[in-house]
Amino acid sequence: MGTDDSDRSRSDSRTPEDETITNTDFRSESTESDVSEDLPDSTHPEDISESTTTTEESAQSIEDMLLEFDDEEGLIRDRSLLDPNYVVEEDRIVGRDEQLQEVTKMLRVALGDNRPPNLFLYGPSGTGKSLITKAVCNNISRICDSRDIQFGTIEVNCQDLDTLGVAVYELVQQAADEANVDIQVPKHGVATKEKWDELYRIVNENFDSVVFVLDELDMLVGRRDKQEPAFSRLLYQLSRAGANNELSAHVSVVAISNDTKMMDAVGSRAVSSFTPEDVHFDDYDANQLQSILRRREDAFYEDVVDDDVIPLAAAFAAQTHGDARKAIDLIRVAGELAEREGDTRVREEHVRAAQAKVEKNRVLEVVRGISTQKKLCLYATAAVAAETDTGAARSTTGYRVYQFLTEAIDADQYHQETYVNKMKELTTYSLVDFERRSHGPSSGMFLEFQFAERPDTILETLREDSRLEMVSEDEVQSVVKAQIRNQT
Ligand SMILES: Nc1ncnc2c1ncn2[C@@H]1O[C@H](COP(=O)(O)OP(=O)(O)OP(=O)(O)O)[C@@H](O)[C@H]1O
Repeated sequence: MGTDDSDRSRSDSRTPEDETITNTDFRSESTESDVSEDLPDSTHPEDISESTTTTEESAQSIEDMLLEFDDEEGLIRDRSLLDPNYVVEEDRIVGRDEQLQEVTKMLRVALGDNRPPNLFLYGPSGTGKSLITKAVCNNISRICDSRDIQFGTIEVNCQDLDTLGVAVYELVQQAADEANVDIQVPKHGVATKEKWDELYRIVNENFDSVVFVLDELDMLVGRRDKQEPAFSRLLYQLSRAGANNELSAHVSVVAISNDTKMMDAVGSRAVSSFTPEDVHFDDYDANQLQSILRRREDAFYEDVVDDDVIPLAAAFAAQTHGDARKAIDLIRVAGELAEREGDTRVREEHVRAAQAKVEKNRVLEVVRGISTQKKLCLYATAAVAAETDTGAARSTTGYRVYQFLTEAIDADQYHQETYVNKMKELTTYSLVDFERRSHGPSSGMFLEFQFAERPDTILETLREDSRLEMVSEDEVQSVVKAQIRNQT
């Protein structure tokens, strides 16, 4: 039986377990042969002058090419409108009136001499949580400027922060940037307490009111040997400092998460000091996504986007859970593909090509960093989801297919509980989600997994792993079908 790999990070793609059962891995788009073909062979002296001329020639032609592109108009006029981090003007925000109103009402307290409440914004990715927070904070900041109130927004994305100490230092950096001051503690080799003190110093010396925005907070798990997850300790410290006198400025903490159950994992002492107001963000439907895209159509030059481009991009993005980031990405990538092909218009075919590329990249990003055991669990579950009408896969059925796969490639086989845990861990990548279900009062519980991308794309990407490629697709499919028939 293999060891549990539950605390491997996304970037930690090589594990002993991987090494024993995987011999090739997912490849990036450029292959070794691409590179070697381009290398000049200059090992002989007589080759040198020739290779110099070649370099000069190619430098010349690069310059020509650059100037040529300079002359070309392209199709995209304003790339910032297609950048997911760009905070668009209010009139481009669609379908979030309720959330906009709620967040504004709660945070506007910062305009007076009071502490705004803490907030917990939750919902699937790309549903406007960060956008609404930033838009409201930008407006508050503008009004505060005119009233001579020192207001600051200190925002961190917790996705790539490993420990509490790293997170606190990131807050210090963001606070220093916002206040335009220097940091007085080193990044490494000091206790986390000193970093907290530095954060309090910067905030107290520079602001009357501060909103801390902790995006993707549930990703800040921290070290496994700690009883309480790092996000819980961060919430506790920040909200306690706000309520006590450690921070003289008025402090509000906005926690943002895709995980609706994140607050269940927050420890009791953090809950009692954090006590947020909840704001829920639900999925966008295809019509809302179309409206969002329509208001960004001027990112392109006038009349270069075919009529069916926006409805198709919206429909693709709505297929999963209505992610506006995905919809915007699709028209950006479609536009870039059209530009690269030298086309004069963005067409439906560009959106289809963009959809394939965006989906595959997202899946690749996730599967690159996971162990082979997780790949097997994911493959088995996606294979089941690909065959059901609802696109959902039961854990009980997925486990049987997992058993078949492990036998087929002669890999370690875990118990069902471990399979379920590995699948649950994969939910942190927003690729898969689950709900608890039961067949009826007298029968047992199972989890039902649902994918955020088409299961076929996941299977196709995973098959790039040589060990999974070895297993016949038809055989997997017939095992899956037989198991689905046995479900009821
Ligand atoms: N209602 C909306 N109107 C216009 N654009 C939107 C809307 N909602 C989201 N977007 C755009 O979609 C992209 C993703 O939005 P945002 O970053 O706010 O999502 P999020 O819910 O915070 O997602 P995540 O949880 O993945 O961080 C951004 O480019 C944002 O401008």
